[in-house]
Amino acid sequence: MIELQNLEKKYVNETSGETFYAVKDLSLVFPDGKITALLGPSGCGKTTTLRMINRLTEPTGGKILLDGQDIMAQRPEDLRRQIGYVIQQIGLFPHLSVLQNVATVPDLLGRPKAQTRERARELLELVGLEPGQFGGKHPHELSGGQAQRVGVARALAADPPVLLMDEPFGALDPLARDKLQEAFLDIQRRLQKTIVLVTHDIDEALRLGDRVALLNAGELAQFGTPNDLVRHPESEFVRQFLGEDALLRQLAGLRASQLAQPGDATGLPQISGSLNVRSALSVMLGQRSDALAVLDADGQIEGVLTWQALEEAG
Ligand SMILES: Nc1ncnc2c1ncn2[C@@H]1O[C@H](COP(=O)(O)OP(=O)(O)OP(=O)(O)O)[C@@H](O)[C@H]1O
Repeated sequence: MIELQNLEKKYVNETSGETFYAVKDLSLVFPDGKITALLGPSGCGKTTTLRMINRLTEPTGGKILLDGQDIMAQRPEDLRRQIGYVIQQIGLFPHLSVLQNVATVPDLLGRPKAQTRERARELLELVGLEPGQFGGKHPHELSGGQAQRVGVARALAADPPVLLMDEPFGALDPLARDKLQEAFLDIQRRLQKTIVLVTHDIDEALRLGDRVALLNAGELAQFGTPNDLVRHPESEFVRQFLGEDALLRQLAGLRASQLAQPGDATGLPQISGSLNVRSALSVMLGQRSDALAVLDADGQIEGVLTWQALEEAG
């Protein structure tokens, strides 16, 4: 668990000499095994907050606890070993192949080579890159989207419990973005990392975030589930930032697993939990069934999606 306690970062504006807060009095808990999206307009302090968690930026006030330990009491190198970091300009090593890039951190940590190579291949497959085709390529031979996929695989390769991601899907076109988000959710359902994801994209935050922390000018505007924010905005800022059609857009982006409930799934048509609600609805209509069995990433039944649950969500 990552806990921010009254976190603060002040800067001095070099021209005016005035002090301003990039982050102010920010208290938040990022729950274990969940994705928390840090959302907000440009300049609201998302990246600064993220970078304070792995000590790339030092706070001017407040505290950050990782599993109850003050991160300032840990050596930055030790801290960063537990924390994967994915940024948009991922900085792959240009002289190393894709496979070597993914294996860098486990290699540095002295993990057995054969095991690391095998895992690197698996991870490439997970992010949708065929290892045989891409493993031997060098970064300059990749498209921006492919390079980002390698970045995600590389961050996962060291198997850190915590992953910080700064606009990891930012440079992708909408289709590639949608696919990588889908793959990422599938991976996360298996790995259950504690993830902090910076994004300025509302739909991405609502789709990927188990929780969303919306920031406004360095301060927390609202923290809750996507549902909380969309249905119960606590201020005019939240309502306006999310937009009038937030509810409809959120529904379109919801995954079947988010609406599945415990129940008897015997004999029901089966769908993957990562399917979005709109597609689940067409399966229901196509199969003339008012309920579907929802499967998890391992193909096990995780619940039942009913027509009623869909109606209530809408
Ligand atoms: N090293 C720095 N020195 C001075 N000001 C800074 C520094 N880094 C960030 N800031 C300022 O702090 C504020 C928050 O910046 P930050 O990068 O955290 O915002 P953000 O929400 O991530 O924005 P974006 O979505 O545009 O990346 C901005 O006003 C920015 O100009």
